[in-house]
Amino acid sequence: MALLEVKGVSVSFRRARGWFAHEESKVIQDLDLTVNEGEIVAVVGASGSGKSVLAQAIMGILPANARMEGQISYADEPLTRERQLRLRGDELVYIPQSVSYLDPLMKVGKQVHPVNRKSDQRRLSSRSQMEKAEQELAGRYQLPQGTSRKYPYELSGGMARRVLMATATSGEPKLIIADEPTPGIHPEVLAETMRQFRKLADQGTGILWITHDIASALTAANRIVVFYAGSCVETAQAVDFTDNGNGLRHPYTRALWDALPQNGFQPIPGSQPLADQRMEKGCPFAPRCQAATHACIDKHPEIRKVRGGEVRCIHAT
Ligand SMILES: Nc1ncnc2c1ncn2[C@@H]1O[C@H](COP(=O)(O)OP(=O)(O)OP(=O)(O)O)[C@@H](O)[C@H]1O
Ligand code: NI
Repeated sequence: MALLEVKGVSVSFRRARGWFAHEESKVIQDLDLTVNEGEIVAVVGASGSGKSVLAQAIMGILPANARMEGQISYADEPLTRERQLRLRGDELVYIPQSVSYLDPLMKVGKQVHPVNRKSDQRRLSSRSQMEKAEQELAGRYQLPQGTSRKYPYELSGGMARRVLMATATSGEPKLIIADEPTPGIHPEVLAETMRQFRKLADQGTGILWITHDIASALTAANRIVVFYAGSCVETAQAVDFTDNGNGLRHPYTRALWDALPQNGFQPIPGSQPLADQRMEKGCPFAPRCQAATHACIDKHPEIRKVRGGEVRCIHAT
């Protein structure tokens, strides 16, 4: 069953221009994405492609100058503001990209096991709550003894990130939106995080996992969604990323694959257009694409189903 369904979502930011005028830049354009029960969906793409903005749209925490169009549903019903508020931190868990989301004034252990999360946990005494958090942080996330009694400012960036991971995986989440949970994390802890994610997914949790790191995404994800300039250019199965990438559908996905060290590190020239430099029409990848033709410059390509995946390229077969 689809846990999360994003349909035709666009997000624009308004910015003042001069004294009286303002301009809008569209950072996500007409995005479709699904996360099913028990599935890990990785979202990969260059910096600025709109990954974190998508996470904020799902969680209902877009900044005030943002405007969203389209539909987001959770468990087959629209994810309204009221439902976002009710489910957040309970069924719907967010691991933010920035560790500054930890409450600076609350001891780490209390944040890992918030007392108000579930009714049975409400009965946990403050002491057993801290003991449980301590076990989890020291055991599962290999943090030094005593971490649960520390405040966030006493932790390094990598330690804080592990605490954030622990806050997400300690309850019984149904949907986790994890934004780049890996930088600054020790490889062993990354592997443990992946095991935790896989275990939760095997119990039915859906996970949307935003990352720069395709190689680690492939160790645990079922599907990979590739973002370019605010739209999804391809949805592929993890198995499509093998050998010379012939199973992949979009030239940008192939370029990402070829740029990995194990595939010879062959980056493509050029860079992704910024939100306010994007062309009104045509494929945003066309200026960097060796296979581009006149038709690619004329029209924004529709998303199409190709070989068990999805692609936004008129030439894909
Ligand atoms: N509050 C905001 N106001 C205006 N523009 C914003 C705001 N937040 C994000 N943007 C713009 O939206 C675009 C997408 O940003 P986003 O943070 O989603 O990128 P990302 O894919 O998560 O990048 P990264 O991999 O670096 O985290 C960027 O061009 C960014 O400048
Ligand atoms: Ni981001």
